[in-house]
Amino acid sequence: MISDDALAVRTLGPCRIDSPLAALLEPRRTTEHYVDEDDRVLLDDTVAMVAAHGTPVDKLPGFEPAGPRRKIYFHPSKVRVGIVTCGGLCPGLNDVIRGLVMELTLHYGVHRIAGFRNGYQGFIARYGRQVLDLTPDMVRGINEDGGTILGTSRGEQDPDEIVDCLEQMGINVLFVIGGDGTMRGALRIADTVAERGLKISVIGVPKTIDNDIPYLDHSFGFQTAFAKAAESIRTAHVEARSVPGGVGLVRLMGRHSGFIACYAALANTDADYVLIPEVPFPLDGFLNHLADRVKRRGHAVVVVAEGAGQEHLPAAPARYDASGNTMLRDIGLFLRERIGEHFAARGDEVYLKYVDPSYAIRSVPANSYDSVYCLRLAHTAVHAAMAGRTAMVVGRWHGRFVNIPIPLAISRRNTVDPNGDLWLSVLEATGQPHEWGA
Ligand SMILES: Nc1ncnc2c1ncn2[C@@H]1O[C@H](COP(=O)(O)OP(=O)(O)OP(=O)(O)O)[C@@H](O)[C@H]1O
Ligand SMILES: O=P(O)(O)OC[C@H]1O[C@](O)(CO)[C@@H](O)[C@@H]1O
Ligand SMILES: [Mg+2]
Repeated sequence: MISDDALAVRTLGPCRIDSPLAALLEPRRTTEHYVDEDDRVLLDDTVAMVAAHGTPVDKLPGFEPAGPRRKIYFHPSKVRVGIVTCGGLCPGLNDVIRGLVMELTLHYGVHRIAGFRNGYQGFIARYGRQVLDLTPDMVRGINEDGGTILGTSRGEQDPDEIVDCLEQMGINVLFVIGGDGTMRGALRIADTVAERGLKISVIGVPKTIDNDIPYLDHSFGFQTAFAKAAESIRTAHVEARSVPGGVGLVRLMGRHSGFIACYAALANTDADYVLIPEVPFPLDGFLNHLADRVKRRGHAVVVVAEGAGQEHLPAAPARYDASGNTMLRDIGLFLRERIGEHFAARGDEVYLKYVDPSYAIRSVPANSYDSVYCLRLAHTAVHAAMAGRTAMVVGRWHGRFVNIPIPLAISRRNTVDPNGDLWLSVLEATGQPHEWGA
């Protein structure tokens, strides 16, 4: 059960300034397509889940709705804003940067926007990263390119040094675009700001192609990434079905969550097996099943998420990246080897075609759907910041834009539920066993 405290968004203080967007809000009070600022977006959305709380409707847990407020905290002409992108690349980073700059400038009249280069390094003097002045001219058309015009980095930086930099530059609002690690860093920045008694709003826009941040319908960039990944599955399928004993093996990103593998596999239903970190599989059971299928049907396509089946790889000392994330060993190459050996031991013919799109699924520009989503998240983030919200991320939950406290957004990881309807769809579409034989 999530408490009201855990759902409460921190604020810097009362909103006393008339918002330049106030006039747009009046007709929206009564439509079902807009959630008023005094309302809440329910956390739960089934009758059984709601009933399980056993509380009156107005006591049900809910998120603060996102969107413009009638009164705001910051005076637009006095505000100086910072934007930073951290962690791995993700389609749509440039769309978010562009959306933030356009909304701040054109709708709130904020004209001082600093782009910090290469993630949290951008705040630390010894890296010598130049700060960019972001203007509408500067961000025009950047959404047509993948990556981020600000650059990114991994590796921890001292929150005190970051806040020193924010203070020295007179930054009042910091937009942080990144994954779970980035949001942990953002929370430390917001806490350091609070300890020093400063009034700096820290607002996150969560990005992850892995879709592993909870309390979001999905993260931006995810749809573009899995659409790109689906092309690799199509390639593997065309190759595999063209030769006798064809096996197409596709390795996809997804460290701890198999969403990319599941959605890419469902996009064209060419996959016969989807292996994800959340659903362990016995190696021999899988290899036997695969060999039997290829014998019976002539070919097969296997999609494996990078975090799947790590327990089958030979033991090796753990390795970590600069941010402390475990560096996984390559399950794709391992399976390629083992499939070859297994078929050979059975005397079965096999032509294995290995496809690893790797970074190609995340370095591309956002598709139109993600571009729209990024723009709307950017608008939402600006509204929250101008209303003095802090230590929160923006997201969409059950179709509604909401403000989510960072501690909640990093409290757990979003993973594919082996008992949920997504995995059921994968089982239905692939026909792979729900329980493997020995
Ligand atoms: N617990 C933490 N406290 C403070 N900063 C952190 C923490 N974890 C990560 N960071 C910082 O956040 C930045 C990005 O983290 P990380 O490399 O883990 O990527 P991420 O944001 O999780 O994105 P992704 O996982 O999608 O690549 C790095 O500078 C990292 O040092
Ligand atoms: O090589 P890098 O930049 O560390 O990123 C790899 C990781 O990034 C992710 O795409 C998450 O952003 C993971 O799926 C993957 O393991
Ligand atoms: Mg991460």
